[in-house]
Amino acid sequence: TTRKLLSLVFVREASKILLGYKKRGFGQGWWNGFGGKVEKGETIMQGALRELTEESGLIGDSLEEIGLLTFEFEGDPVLLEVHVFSTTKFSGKPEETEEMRPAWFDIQDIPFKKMWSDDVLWFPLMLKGSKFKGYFLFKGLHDILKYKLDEVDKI
Ligand SMILES: CN1CCN(c2cc(NC3CC3)nc(N)n2)CC1
Repeated sequence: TTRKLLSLVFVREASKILLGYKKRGFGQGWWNGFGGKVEKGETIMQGALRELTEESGLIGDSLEEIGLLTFEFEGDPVLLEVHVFSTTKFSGKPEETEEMRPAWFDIQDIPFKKMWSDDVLWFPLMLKGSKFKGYFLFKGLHDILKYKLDEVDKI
């Protein structure tokens, strides 16, 4: 099996979370954290910080790894290994980029209907401050055939 390393960063401030509307590419039309492929020669953390700045204009520091999500798509041998990070420490103002239109959401009003269908399952763990590990088997881009999701002490 081939694993593709990806990052996903959430910026928090009080009761708000920063999400980006994906304007093109994988996940287009949906809200999500900021992230992308981890390039050769960079750590996952470095890749996460790079993508955060490229996609939102924010400069993050001291990201905390809070989750590890593995996604399989029926019929596709490539597994997506998404390393999820969170931070409350950042500088700059969120700005629209080619990829993303950022907006602050209250954690009570997360637009799950316009997000990947796994998000509604693990966001509550993130929001309550848990660390988590999950595996999701997708059929197409919307349907989850099966999943496993556990809270963990350490990623
Ligand atoms: C670079 N991005 C970052 C995050 N990402 C995903 C994936 C995902 N579900 C998987 C079925 C696709 N769910 C969230 N929330 N993010 C994949 C690609």
